[in-house]
Amino acid sequence: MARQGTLRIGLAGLGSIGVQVARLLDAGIDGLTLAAVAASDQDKARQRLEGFRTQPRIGTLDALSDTDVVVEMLPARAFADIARPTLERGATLVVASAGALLSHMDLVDVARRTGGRIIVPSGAILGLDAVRAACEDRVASIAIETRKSPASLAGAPYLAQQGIDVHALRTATTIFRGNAEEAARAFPANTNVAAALALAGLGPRETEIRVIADPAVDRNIHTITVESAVARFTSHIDIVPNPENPRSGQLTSRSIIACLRDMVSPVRIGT
Ligand SMILES: NC(=O)C1=CN([C@@H]2O[C@H](COP(=O)(O)OP(=O)(O)OC[C@H]3O[C@@H](n4cnc5c(N)ncnc54)[C@H](O)[C@@H]3O)[C@@H](O)[C@H]2O)C=CC1
Ligand SMILES: O=C([O-])CC(=O)C(=O)O
Repeated sequence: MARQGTLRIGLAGLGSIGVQVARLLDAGIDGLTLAAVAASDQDKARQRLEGFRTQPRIGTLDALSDTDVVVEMLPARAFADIARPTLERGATLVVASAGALLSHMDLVDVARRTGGRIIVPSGAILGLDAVRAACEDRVASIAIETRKSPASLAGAPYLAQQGIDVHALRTATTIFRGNAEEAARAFPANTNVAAALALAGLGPRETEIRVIADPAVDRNIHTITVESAVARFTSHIDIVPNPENPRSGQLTSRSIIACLRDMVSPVRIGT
């Protein structure tokens, strides 16, 4: 268990987000210890962690079983493999694959029963604090537009199902309109932002999303529009994609670190 005042952090996945989170933790944050890392290729993981000041345990998902907080940064299909055991033992789960959580909402009951916690950081989205505040009153609509380059959308199951070749597009094209629940199935690696927005606000079926493939952009761009009784607002963010995995942007690892910092900081800023 935790040494007094120190949370032992376990990382599930050492891909484009996981490796950044590992580096930022190893740089040193008072009260947080990088205790264990789960990777599918453990030799590669060892290479990636070479030169770290502290060497965490490296293994399969089981290696995370005595950590206080598990940060899930896996492909959506592997989400439940770490989410369920972590919550069953009453630990805290920080979720990157927010879209995958939408089809495992029974985990909320598991957390309630065991005293575990599910924390969804803002990730690649801007304005969840205001969305949550607005939802304390009447909200008429919440919508998100996600605009990405073909390289950042390639590989999504929906594209194959619909026979859409995003690399052949010459102009910005709306390739999907639906709600956050439908989007999570259609674009499991591209619409976690819509899922987080849905969980913060009106729920997956009432959160509208439009996905645009735009060959002219080199950022992952998300625009949220909220109409509510207490405020009308729009948030807009252009995120630099990760070179290793352009579907994911470079803000999410930093959002996870800010979220972990909140767990041990005496001061908390924002909703
Ligand atoms: N919440 C948000 O705003 C955002 C969420 N994401 C999501 O975060 C997740 C992680 O993203 P990336 O790091 O870019 O993905 P990635 O594909 O680069 O990394 C995932 C890693 O998990 C590893 N992995 C797969 N199965 C495993 C297992 N059973 N045990 C241990 N490791 C395993 C893979 O080998 C890979 O290294 C994805 O689901 C992505 O869609 C991405 C961007 C923003
Ligand atoms: O923009 C990003 O970094 C990733 C993204 O759209 C998502 O996962 O929803």
